Amino acid sequence: MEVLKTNINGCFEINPKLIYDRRGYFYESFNKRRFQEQTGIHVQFVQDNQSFSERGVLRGLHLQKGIYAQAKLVSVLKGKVLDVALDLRKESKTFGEVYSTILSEENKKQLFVPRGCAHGFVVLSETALFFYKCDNFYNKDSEAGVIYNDKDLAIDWQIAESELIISDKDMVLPSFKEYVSQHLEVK
Ligand SMILES: Cc1cn([C@H]2C[C@H](O)[C@@H](COP(=O)(O)OP(=O)(O)O[C@H]3O[C@H](C)C(=O)[C@H](O)[C@H]3O)O2)c(=O)[nH]c1=O
Repeated sequence: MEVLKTNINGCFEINPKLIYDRRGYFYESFNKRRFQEQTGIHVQFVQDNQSFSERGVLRGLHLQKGIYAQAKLVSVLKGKVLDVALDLRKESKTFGEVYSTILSEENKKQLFVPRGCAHGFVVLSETALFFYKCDNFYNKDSEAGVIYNDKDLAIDWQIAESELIISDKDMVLPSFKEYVSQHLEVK
């Protein structure tokens, strides 16, 4: 597999190696030893998630905080999404950096999102089946996030605002600045 660094420390794009034969193809979608060799990260995934969404559905930007912080290895089994990571680690040299990339059934690309980063995606195909591995369990009380259309981040979601389908919960997420003052500044 090919591992590419991004502008966010510890966030990697992964291009798995497909093995073709006359029947089709095979690839190891995750190999702990190879992942650690090529990223230097020892990860212990404990939960797999899948979500199915129609075009225009935007989920995020979410993270879990504190002891329930999650690193994620995200991928698309069917369809195409624009996937986004945001570094919310106050001590990180890449704090506030945004990385976005297309994940699709065709490109098989994966994104490793480290703990402390918010994550989200918008569906660009008719539908998308999203699959991701997490290294910590879901903990509803630890959930937090930043609103998708934060003015300072100015993320280009590559889709018309009129097409977006967003949960009520995500529509009231704080701005980046509000997140910082609510969660990262010493009171
Ligand atoms: C995340 C999660 C949710 N749920 C339940 C809670 C709700 O009853 C239902 C939908 O949850 P939610 O609206 O938070 O789902 P998403 O909007 O897809 O959330 C995810 O969206 C972005 C893209 C992420 O990276 C996170 O993993 C996650 O926050 O599933 C669970 O039972 N376990 C879980 O791990």
